[in-house]
Amino acid sequence: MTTALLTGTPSTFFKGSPLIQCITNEITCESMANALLYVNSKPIMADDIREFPELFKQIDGVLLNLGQFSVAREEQISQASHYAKEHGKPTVIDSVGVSVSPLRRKLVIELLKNEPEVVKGNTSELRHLVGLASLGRGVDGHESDQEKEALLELGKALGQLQKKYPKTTFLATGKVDLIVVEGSLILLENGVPELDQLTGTGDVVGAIIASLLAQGETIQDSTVGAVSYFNRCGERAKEKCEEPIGLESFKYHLYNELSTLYQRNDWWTSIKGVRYES
Ligand SMILES: Nc1ncnc2c1ncn2[C@@H]1O[C@H](COP(=O)(O)OP(=O)(O)OP(=O)(O)O)[C@@H](O)[C@H]1O
Ligand SMILES: Cc1ncsc1CCO
Ligand SMILES: [Mg+2]
Repeated sequence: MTTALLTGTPSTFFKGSPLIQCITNEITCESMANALLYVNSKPIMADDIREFPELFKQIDGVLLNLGQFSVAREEQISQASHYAKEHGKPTVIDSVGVSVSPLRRKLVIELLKNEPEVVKGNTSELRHLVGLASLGRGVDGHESDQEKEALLELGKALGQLQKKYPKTTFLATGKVDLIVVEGSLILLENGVPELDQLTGTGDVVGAIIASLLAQGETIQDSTVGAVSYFNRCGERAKEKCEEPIGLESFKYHLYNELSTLYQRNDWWTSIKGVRYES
């Protein structure tokens, strides 16, 4: 099954040391910077647009996260997307809180024109993005949006959106993660519910996707690889916790796993999922 999910050699994942420019939110910024360092990448969170002409020549990948929206942040994200396109730097857009106001959705639709490699969000966020009913609240997804029927409905709608933006892969995260890549649909099934109870888990997954893209992995391998790696870390962290699970202990083990699991040459053998051809 893993051969269908990953097209390249997972032993090369996380072996480069790419410089990742992240425009993100203050809530999870430090977790994201640490997570990138833990997987052998270099984070930079530089958001002054006056630096962009020089900076975008130096970086290897870009993560643009809408979590804390503002007039300034909107301009930073738009400019970063423009420079990423100009310099050919792989880009991930995280549509955090896209249902909060029409401003965020408008920006994501605008950014799609620059052909980012990946647009992600939780399942509720991506349902809102494509115009389906969504029960997400703030930046959090809702369980009902993750039920099988809702997920398949989302898969179809994202397939339609991809016809308009064929270069972009879409990732909706949740209990089951859904990826729409080159017209095909992938469902991933690793992870534990505790991942939904820590802030910034989706944000970190976005940054790890950017890191793998920046190391030259394909879009499919970067997306499947980042989600599955992170979720395997979650599974292993939970095994190390005593019941009842304290979320601070879980977080401690999760970030330890992030910094160590990739050094084992078999971490990918436990990836669970399926790919349906278009
Ligand atoms: N119930 C669950 N069971 C298994 N894995 C989960 C579950 N919920 C989330 N995950 C995993 O946790 C990670 C984050 O997904 P989630 O959908 O919670 O992101 P998010 O809402 O964008 O997070 P945040 O906004 O806090 O950054 C993904 O890798 C996802 O697969
Ligand atoms: C809680 C929160 N609010 C805006 S961004 C963020 C972190 C999760 O993305
Ligand atoms: Mg999110």
